[in-house]
Amino acid sequence: MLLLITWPTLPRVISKEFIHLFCFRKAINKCNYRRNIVTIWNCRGEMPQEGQVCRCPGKWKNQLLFGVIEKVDVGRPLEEQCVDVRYLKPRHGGLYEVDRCKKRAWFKLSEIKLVSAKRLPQDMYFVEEKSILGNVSLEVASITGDQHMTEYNRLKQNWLRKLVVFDVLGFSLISLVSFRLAMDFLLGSMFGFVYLRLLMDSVDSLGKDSFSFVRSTMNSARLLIPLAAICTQLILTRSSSMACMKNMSSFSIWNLMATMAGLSSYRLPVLFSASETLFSSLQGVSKNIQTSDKKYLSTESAEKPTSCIVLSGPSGVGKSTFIRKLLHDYPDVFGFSISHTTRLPREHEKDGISYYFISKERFLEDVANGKFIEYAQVHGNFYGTSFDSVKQVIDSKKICLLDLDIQGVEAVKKSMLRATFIWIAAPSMEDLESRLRNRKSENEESIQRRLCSAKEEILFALRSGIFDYTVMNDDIDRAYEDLKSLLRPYI
Ligand SMILES: Nc1ncnc2c1ncn2[C@@H]1O[C@H](COP(=O)(O)OP(=O)(O)OP(=O)(O)O)[C@@H](O)[C@H]1O
Repeated sequence: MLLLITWPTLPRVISKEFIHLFCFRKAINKCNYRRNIVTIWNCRGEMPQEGQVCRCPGKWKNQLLFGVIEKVDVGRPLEEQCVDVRYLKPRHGGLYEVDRCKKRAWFKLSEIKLVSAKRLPQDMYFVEEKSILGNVSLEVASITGDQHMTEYNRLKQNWLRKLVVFDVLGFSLISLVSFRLAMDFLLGSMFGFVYLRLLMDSVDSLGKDSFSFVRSTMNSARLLIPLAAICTQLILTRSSSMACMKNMSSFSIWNLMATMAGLSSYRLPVLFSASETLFSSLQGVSKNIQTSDKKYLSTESAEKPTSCIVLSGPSGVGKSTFIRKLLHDYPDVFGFSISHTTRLPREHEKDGISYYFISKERFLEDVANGKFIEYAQVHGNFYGTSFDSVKQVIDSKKICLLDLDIQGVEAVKKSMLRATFIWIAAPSMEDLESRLRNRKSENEESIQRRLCSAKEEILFALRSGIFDYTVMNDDIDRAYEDLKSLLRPYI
């Protein structure tokens, strides 16, 4: 009966979960720039010299410090070449001094990145600002990647743990009715477990193997594992009936169903999480939706975990470009809340389409009347996202895309809105500057002001861990693909 009820939804849930796991893992791969950093650093290919300053990992995870190279050991194979580094501690304004309290450390060449620095008397160094900020966005990505990795591993362990509990429970319950059926269930659940491990291993191998290879393996496994379960069942039944000198009629449809139920039991943790979410949302406990486990485990929350997608990043990084593309490609899925601003319209901008352009007095009056979810003063102008315009988008059954600066992100985080926060990272400050210049929408003063804020914003994003995902916008098409793969559950 249970099988009959769940059967129509099972294939959907199975394929959905695979897709979620796949997208999730893909997102991890995309976000996990640690390997990329190593590659990028290696690609620059400079051979370190003694006395040069480099960035190197600190004692703690994700901690990056500056150090001065004391000894270079390159007389070995490439992957074993390493350097002896003495750490530098910051003084102020880009000034660093040799940290005598910290022990020296050996690093592989791939773990360090040479930075430009000027040596000053008394073991002091002046590290150029672009060395500090140039790769910050990559570091953000690396941290985000690690967070996803932890969540992914937790999801895997949770799933396997819950599966064992469900199987033991199922076995005990069925054995109350018939021990033979319980053994059939156990047989099926063993095959289910193998399938689940295969699913997880294949998702793990996505970084190495191609998607089509993984997909074909999984498709064949989906067919072969139930077949193998049925064959084993038949063989066991036959041998046991022969041993008992009985005929094959001892095998019934119930045995087969018990095996199939055992085989499908690997889905139970997911179904259980889905019902958990449903139950909690019925009770109005939707605040907990933010917890990472539910976000990835529950099909319910993965379907519509969010009513807003917040894109944030330094000015000129490409937020509006992505939003325009998403709105163009998925007009039925996403909507854009039109913000209010007190700045003057740019050449191509129209009132009520790009922004609601209002006066400063009117804006402040609306603020006083609590009409804004968030508002901020950026580069001397006020920008605000009104409750009404976001609600309009959500009411039209669309996910609201928001382009917010850091202050806006913090405000939305504090609000009741269920939002997913994505940081759009730029490859370097030079790229940001050239994009702002090429856009030809700002004067020199405004460009400088934006670049100045960008540095603070990047450092904030790096430290705060406020963002759920990071997308590196070095190549616009590839970055858009990355963004879409993050948003795949919704599109
Ligand atoms: N990967 C990229 N490579 C080169 N140019 C890009 C890339 N992504 C976006 N751009 C260009 O950079 C400029 C700035 O992009 P956009 O206006 O989308 O930035 P923004 O983050 O919305 O800026 P602001 O916050 O100031 O509105 C645009 O001219 C856009 O075409």
